[in-house]
Amino acid sequence: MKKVLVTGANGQLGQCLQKIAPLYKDLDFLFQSSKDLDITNDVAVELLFEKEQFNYCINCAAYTNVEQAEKTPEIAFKVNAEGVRTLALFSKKYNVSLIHISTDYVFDGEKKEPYTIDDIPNPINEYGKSKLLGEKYIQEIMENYAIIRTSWLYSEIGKNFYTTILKKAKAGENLAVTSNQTGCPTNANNLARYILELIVQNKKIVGIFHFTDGKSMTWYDFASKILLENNLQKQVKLVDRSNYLNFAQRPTCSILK
Ligand SMILES: NC(=O)C1=CN([C@@H]2O[C@H](COP(=O)(O)OP(=O)(O)OC[C@H]3O[C@@H](n4cnc5c(N)ncnc54)[C@H](OP(=O)(O)O)[C@@H]3O)[C@@H](O)[C@H]2O)C=CC1
Ligand SMILES: Cc1cn([C@H]2C[C@H](O)[C@@H](COP(=O)(O)OP(=O)(O)O[C@H]3O[C@@H](C)C(=O)[C@@H](O)[C@H]3O)O2)c(=O)[nH]c1=O
Repeated sequence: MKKVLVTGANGQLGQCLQKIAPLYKDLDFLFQSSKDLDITNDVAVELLFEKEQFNYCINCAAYTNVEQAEKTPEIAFKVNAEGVRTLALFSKKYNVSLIHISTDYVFDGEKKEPYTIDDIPNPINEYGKSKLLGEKYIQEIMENYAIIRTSWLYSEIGKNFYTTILKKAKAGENLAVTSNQTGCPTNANNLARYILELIVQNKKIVGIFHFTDGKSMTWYDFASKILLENNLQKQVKLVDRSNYLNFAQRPTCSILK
């Protein structure tokens, strides 16, 4: 039986993992929310790692508010960089394979083609910078790690672009959405399955991986798709708002391959 710790377990991806966990009878999960385990608390992390002797840690804990990270970057760096460093240090000490999730926002979006794992990151916002530093710490400290970069995660759970658009549309609000950014929406349920399959299939947990649902589009296209799939396209007016006001800059094109 492999013992698997999931941090940030009450977030979107964490809850998707919790949903499918019963299908994986050979994995013994411990799901820890931010209240159960704060990854920035090194004493608590070490105590748990020493006690439980995990085989794997899937790190779903992160600070994901891209707009707020611009205003209070120190909070983003504390979780996405220093918290990740703590997990890497104790994963190494207790021989745990670390599966960490990162983002398309580590890239600047200037490349005209999809980004591969060989492309050099150059984040343009604080969230992306904090996530990149987390990646760097893992690479410096560990050998048994997988950094899985994904993009535009959505699901029926929590606050994400999909649930925001659906909520606005159901409330009868007209929508103004930017077509100035292109990326690959990725269903968090698919990512959850991909991660657990890496473990049960005994895949080599080493290096950087890119995982998306494979179809690129703009946020505007994605909003249209959401309306169409939920049969709301006739009730709600959707307009292209390329100058949608944001605090944080986002990559123009961050397709991952
Ligand atoms: N959402 C997206 O579009 C994308 C996400 N990613 C990455 O995927 C991963 C999962 O994202 P997602 O599930 O969507 O994010 P969520 O924001 O839904 O979940 C993150 C979870 O981390 C928890 N958390 C925050 N700080 C700490 C801490 N110090 N210790 C422990 N837990 C903490 C949060 O708890 P609380 O709510 O209590 O603060 C929350 O439950 C993240 O690494 C993210 O960077 C990558 C690409 C796209
Ligand atoms: C809700 C909304 C957003 N937008 C714009 C704002 C922004 O440029 C873009 C996306 O909006 P959001 O703020 O929901 O998405 P954002 O927080 O930028 O999403 C990112 O989250 C982090 C965690 C990641 O790692 C990324 O992969 C990506 O998914 O769409 C509109 O134009 N109209 C709208 O009604």
